[in-house]
Amino acid sequence: MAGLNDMQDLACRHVDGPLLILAGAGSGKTRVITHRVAYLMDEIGVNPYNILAITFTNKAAAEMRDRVNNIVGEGAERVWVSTFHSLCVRILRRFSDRLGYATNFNIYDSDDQKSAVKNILKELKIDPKKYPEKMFLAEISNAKERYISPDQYAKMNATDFVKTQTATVYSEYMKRLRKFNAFDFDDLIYKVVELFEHNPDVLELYQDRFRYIMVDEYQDTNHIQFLMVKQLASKYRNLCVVGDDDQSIYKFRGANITNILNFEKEYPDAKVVKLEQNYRSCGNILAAANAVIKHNEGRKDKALWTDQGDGEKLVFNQSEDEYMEADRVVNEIIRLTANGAQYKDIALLYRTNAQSRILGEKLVMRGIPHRVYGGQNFYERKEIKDIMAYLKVVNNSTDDTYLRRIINVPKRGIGDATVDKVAAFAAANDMTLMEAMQIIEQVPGLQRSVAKISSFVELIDGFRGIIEEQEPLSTLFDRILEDTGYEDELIAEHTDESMARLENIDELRNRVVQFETDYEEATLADFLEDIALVSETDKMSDDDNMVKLMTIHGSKGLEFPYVFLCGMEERIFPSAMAINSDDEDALEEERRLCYVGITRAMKKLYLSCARNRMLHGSRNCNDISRFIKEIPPLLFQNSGDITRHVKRMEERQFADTGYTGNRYGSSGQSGYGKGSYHGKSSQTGSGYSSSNPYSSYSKAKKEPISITPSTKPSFGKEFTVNRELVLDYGEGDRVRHMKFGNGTVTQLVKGGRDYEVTVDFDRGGTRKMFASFAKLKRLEE
Ligand SMILES: Nc1ncnc2c1ncn2[C@@H]1O[C@H](COP(=O)(O)OP(=O)(O)OP(=O)(O)O)[C@@H](O)[C@H]1O
Ligand SMILES: [Mg+2]
Repeated sequence: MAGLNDMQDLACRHVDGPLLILAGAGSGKTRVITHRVAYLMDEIGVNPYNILAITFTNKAAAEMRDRVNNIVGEGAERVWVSTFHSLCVRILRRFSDRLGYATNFNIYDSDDQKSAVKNILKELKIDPKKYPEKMFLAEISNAKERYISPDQYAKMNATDFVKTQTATVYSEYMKRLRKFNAFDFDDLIYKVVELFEHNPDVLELYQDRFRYIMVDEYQDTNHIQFLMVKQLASKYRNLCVVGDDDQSIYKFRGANITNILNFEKEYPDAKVVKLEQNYRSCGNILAAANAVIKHNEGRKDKALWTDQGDGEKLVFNQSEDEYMEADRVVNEIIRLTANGAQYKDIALLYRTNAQSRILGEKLVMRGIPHRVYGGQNFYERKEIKDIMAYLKVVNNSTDDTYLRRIINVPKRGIGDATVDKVAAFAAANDMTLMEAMQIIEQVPGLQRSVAKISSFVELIDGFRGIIEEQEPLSTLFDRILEDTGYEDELIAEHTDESMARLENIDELRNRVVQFETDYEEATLADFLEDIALVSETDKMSDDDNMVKLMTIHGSKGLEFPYVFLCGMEERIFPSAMAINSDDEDALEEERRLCYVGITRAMKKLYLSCARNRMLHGSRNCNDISRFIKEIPPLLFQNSGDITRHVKRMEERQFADTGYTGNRYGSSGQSGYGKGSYHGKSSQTGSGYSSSNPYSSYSKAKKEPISITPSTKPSFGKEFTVNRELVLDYGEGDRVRHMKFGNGTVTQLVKGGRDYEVTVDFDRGGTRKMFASFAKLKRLEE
């Protein structure tokens, strides 16, 4: 029991009866679970076979098993450490026949689920354009999480039209899955609860097996998981749950914080242990976490302390845009590692997966080994691959793979059998698939598909026309999204997942727009090549000493010496959706997420944001995140900066309301075009917002604030003239751009193939471009 404090020790030694460990981040909850497993085995003589430890993710399960192995060695492999889902699969593999399923059942992934519902909608003659499959699936999943059967669902929703329809779909869906001997993800737990409910002998078998049950991250369990744990524990009541109400961050997935808050009601004899000493983070980081979470109402008050000393102060940086933010982060990583830090000690955390794109690219450019966790590599995501496949087909249609990928995406009634027939014809006549499609009337045996294929060919020809007329790439991009119906389909779905896909597509669009800005004569082929290079180098060796990139959600339970929380801006974090939500808890959930993010850091925490950022295809100025403002300025290394930033933003907000005679200018575009796409997405009600509460940042930049030497932007320090080779200008020089007019070079960075030059234009806007494309002329002023 070495290495535990008194409270932790007490919790470990509690053997019989319910136990709740309610404690803040980094206080050793997970450590208590692992030590308790060891204690039960080594000291009490419990058979490891009788111990069950449930974790939230497979990664956490693997880590816990490692930790237990380290403590007890022999026998630890017989402890059942698993997630809810894998536990349930094992139970069902043994007993699903009791539910009328064979034990060799299949598990449906979301694509399988979707096609099942699609078929049902067809049979029921429900129009999926009006009522998308995903809407039904989301509702069905919700019902299952609450352990509501199709029959109950129908009874509960007899008056609402859409819901009665959903009830029918739900019922048909379950019949279908049973016919095909399949479970979906939610079923795995639902069906085990059902199994236990109707088969007391099976339940008792598992109760006897799992005499000691431990659940980590209990605050993020949902109702059905609660029910299952309750069933399993009801005989011996040796249930130990650990969690932190301040870290409940999965409400959108049905997690029910009341599971932890009501534990004492459910088990009145429960022993409750609170842990308040934090062993993870230094004092300054902890103080920041405490200060932020304090702003949430309706929480159990607890404050963490540490005896580690204050440690290093926090660092906050506001950069001009997201590229500069990423540059700064990368520069700091280089500095840290030059001073002895390992890459694996560093984590970059962000609110949404889309933010990983620029950070990842900058790391690639500077040759820093890293891995993006959670979600796929940006360019491996389905929606990104789909849109890229369209672009590739428009660019060059000889590769059948991409054509096959999109020919029926979104669905346009061209099935595999048809494509195979055309492909056979093409092969026999030594043509590409596209060539055969262009003479589709000559392909035998297609009947009604002929018309469908012709209109698809027309669609692609239309896109080619855009390129031939030398319209901007972003126009082509938008037309693809619109004319194919790809975007509309996602908007109609209106699920968390489809919104995330839209966000990713938006992020790809940002990339297109930026590319256009950087390379005036950008062609589609150039763009495709550029992306191919990034995604190739992205797939690097499997060395573990890598910088880790993940969402804050994905970082739950983990810890890293150096943490960068990126994109700390209003409407990014907290998200626009939370800010605009009617649900008061939405903002509090964001704040809990921020608390999770801050408390991942052990030694040093960096917080950063961008003054303006490309979002949904247009540049917007976002205020510094409210969470930054909730952290006392004294905790920052650069506290002067913080106070100044906050004051400035408040002044500007004030100025915008018109009270101070509009010192900073009142309106205006920041010099970046606003796409129509932007306005359109906001109609989905997804919380995208096009309004920019602040005046043009470029005007605001001219405000007469005095900058002391220590707070000068980095490029201001050394306006060194960097003249090399073809460049006849350097940092600090005045230049002229054909399209954007006159400006000042603020930064010149040597990239892989070119120089990246940043220019502050007089008309407003800072642009980054590649020197060879920008064709800047030096002005003799
Ligand atoms: N008594 C202790 N002495 C020394 N180190 C400890 C002690 N208790 C915990 N730690 C260390 O503190 C860190 C945080 O512990 P742990 O991950 O168990 O916390 P947690 O409460 O589960 O955190 P989270 O809420 O983030 O899941 C770990 O590195 C752990 O090894
Ligand atoms: Mg933990």
